[in-house]
Amino acid sequence: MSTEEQELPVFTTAADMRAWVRKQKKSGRKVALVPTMGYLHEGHLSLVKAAKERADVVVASIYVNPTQFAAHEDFDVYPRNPADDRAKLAAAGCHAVFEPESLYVAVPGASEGSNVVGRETQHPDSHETFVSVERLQRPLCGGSRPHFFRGVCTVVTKLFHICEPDVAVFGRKDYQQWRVICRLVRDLDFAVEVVGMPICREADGLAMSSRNARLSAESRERALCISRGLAWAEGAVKEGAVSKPEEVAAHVRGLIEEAGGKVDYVELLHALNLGPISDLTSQPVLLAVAAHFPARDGKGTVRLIDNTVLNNQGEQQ
Ligand SMILES: Nc1ncnc2c1ncn2[C@@H]1O[C@H](COP(=O)(O)OP(=O)(O)OP(=O)(O)O)[C@@H](O)[C@H]1O
Ligand SMILES: CC(C)(CO)[C@@H](O)C(=O)[O-]
Ligand code: BAL
Repeated sequence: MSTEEQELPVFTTAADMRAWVRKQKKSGRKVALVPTMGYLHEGHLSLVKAAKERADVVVASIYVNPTQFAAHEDFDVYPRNPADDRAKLAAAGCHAVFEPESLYVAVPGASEGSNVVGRETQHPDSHETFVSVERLQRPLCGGSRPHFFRGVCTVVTKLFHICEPDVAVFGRKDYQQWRVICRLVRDLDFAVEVVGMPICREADGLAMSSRNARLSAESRERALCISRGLAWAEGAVKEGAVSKPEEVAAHVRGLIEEAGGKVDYVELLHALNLGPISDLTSQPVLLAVAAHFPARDGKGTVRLIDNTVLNNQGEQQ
């Protein structure tokens, strides 16, 4: 057993994780789960802090889930540093880590990363059960990553079954994901309270993200156009300087393109139901952005997401 494991239990199988959680619950403890893909930063640790405020024990999961990546995406180069993650979680006062090697049935001869969308059912013993939130998963990230939310909902469902949390904490950087999971929990009657926490930013405004580590120094600087665009929109809407969603989207898109980013989407949607909107004042408005910037290692691009809620009337759920 390593030093970290003595201080912070690290479970690698569903059975061991579940047994630990059940023991906690039997002792009357409330359990919170913070699902992550690792390479932890202060944004993740803010979720652990929020979880500690809402439960007696906190489990963080670290798992780069292959089913939410398409074959052409960055599964293989996704940043990973489990030893550092465990040290950060221990320092943050987390109580256990769930770090499974795989959450899918092992198919003979197939690597974990090859168990991605479109390939699962090719082997008769493959994983073939998936969870989808039909409408909410369609816009934004669901448009450019059509496989994505099916993978997220499936793995979150598995994590909920294994960790049996009373509370699960997510970040609003992945705003649509938070909304989708709230709907999943409501529709499938999970006894889990879902909490969405605010976006943590670097001092210069860039939303913290594990993928930031893959940006070149120049891309890191250029990527500030995203948070600057969001801040511009917040100011412009507050002052009444813009009235149409299309105006806001066009301006933010222009800022990103000017900075050399490749826009995936800049969209304004109803912040609660992610439906279309025609004005900026009669409902809270989600302004969501996804854009690509060149990677540090010359290996393709890094896709960053960020968002803000305009005309926010304090409604979050
Ligand atoms: N800057 C942030 N502020 C608050 N929560 C965050 C932030 N970044 C990530 N999270 C939340 O942490 C949880 C785990 O996310 P994940 O491990 O994918 O990290 P990430 O930084 O979003 O990585 P990626 O670079 O893949 O977007 C999610 O609920 C996510 O919304
Ligand atoms: C929720 C999640 C851990 C599922 O793999 C992932 O999508 C993430 O890190 O946001
Ligand atoms: N939080 C990001 C998950 C993903 O991009 O796969």
